[in-house]
Amino acid sequence: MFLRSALSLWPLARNGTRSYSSTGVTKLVAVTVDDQTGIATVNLQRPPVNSLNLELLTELSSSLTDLEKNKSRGIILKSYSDAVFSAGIDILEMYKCEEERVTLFWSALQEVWIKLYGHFAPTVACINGHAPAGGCLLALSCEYRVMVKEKTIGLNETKLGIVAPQWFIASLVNIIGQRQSEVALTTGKMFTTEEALRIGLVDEMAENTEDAFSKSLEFFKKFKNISPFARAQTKAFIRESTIQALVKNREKDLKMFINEIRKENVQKGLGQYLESLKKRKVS
Ligand SMILES: CCCCCCCCCCC/C=C/C(=O)SCCNC(=O)CCNC(=O)[C@H](O)C(C)(C)COP(=O)(O)OP(=O)(O)OC[C@H]1O[C@@H](n2cnc3c(N)ncnc32)[C@H](O)[C@@H]1OP(=O)(O)O
Repeated sequence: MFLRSALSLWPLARNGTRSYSSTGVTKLVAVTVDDQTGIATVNLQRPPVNSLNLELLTELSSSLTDLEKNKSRGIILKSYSDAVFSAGIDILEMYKCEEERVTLFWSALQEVWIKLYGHFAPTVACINGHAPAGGCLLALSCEYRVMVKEKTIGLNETKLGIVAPQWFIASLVNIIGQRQSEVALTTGKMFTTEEALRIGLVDEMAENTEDAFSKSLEFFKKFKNISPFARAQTKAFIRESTIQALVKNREKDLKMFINEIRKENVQKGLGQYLESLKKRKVS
C-alpha cells in the first residue's frame, strides 16, 4: 500500500519502469524506477568517461533529492559505459578555473556526497568500469559495491600531486580501516577488482555489467524482513559523525580546496596530468 502510494508520485509507467529526470529532459543522469520493486537505477551518462563536472553533479544532486522525496526503495548507481564508472573530477573544473564556477562545482560535489552518503534507502554502486578518485568516492558513498572484474578503483589523488580531503579519506577508512587506507592513500594506489575484493573495498566481483546489475539487485533482498525505519535510522546513526564532520565545515573545506588547487605547482601538475592523459591509453 505504502509502496503504491509512494510510487504514484512518479511519472507515467512504461514497460514496468518509470523514467525520470529532474529537468524533464534526460541528460547527464538518467533515473529509472522499477514499478514492481521501487528500486531506482541512476545511470551516469556523460561521455566519454563520466568525469564529474558542475552540470553532472547538479543533476545528480537533484535526482537524489527527488528520490528521497519520492521514497525510493533503493538506489543502484551505475555508468552508461562498460569501460568507465566515473573518471572522477573533471580536471578542467580544477585547471585554470574561475572562482565563481569552482565554488559552485565544489559545493555541488559536497552536496552530492552528503545526500548519497546519507540517503535513507539502501544504495549500491554497480561499478561497471574504472573508478578512480571522485569515481571511487561515489562508490564509497554507497552501502554496497559490486564491481566488474578487471577494472580498477582507488583514491589516487597523491599521484596527481593533490591531497584527498578529509571526507574522501573518512569514506575510505570507514570501509577498509585506517592502516589499509593510509597505505592506499599515500601511494595513490589503484586496486584491481580482485585486489579490492580481497581487502573489502568492494563486496562482490561480477563477470560483466549485466551480472553486476543482477548482483546489485540481490543486495536489496537482505532487507526483506527488516523494518525500513529501523534500517534507515541505524544507517543514519552509523554515518552521522562522518557526515556532520563535513556539514559543519563546508565553508572551510571549500576555502581549502580553492587555496590548494590554485597553487602554482598544483596547477602545473594538473596541466601535465591532463597532457599525459591525452597521450596514454588504458588497455
Ligand atoms: C590541505 C589540503 C586539503 C585538501 C584540499 C583539496 C585538494 C583537491 C582535492 C581534489 C580531489 C580530486 C579528485 C579527482 O577525482 S581528480 C581526477 C582523478 N581522475 C583520474 O586520475 C582518472 C584519469 N583518467 C583515467 O585514468 C582514464 O581516463 C580512465 C581509466 C578513467 C579511462 O581510460 P580510457 O582509456 O577509457 O579513456 P581515456 O583515458 O582515453 O580518456 C578519454 C578522454 O577523457 C579524458 N579524461 C579522462 N579522465 C578525465 C578527467 N578526470 N578529467 C578530464 N578529462 C578526463 C581523457 O583526457 C581523454 O580525452 P581526449 O579524448 O580528449 O584525449
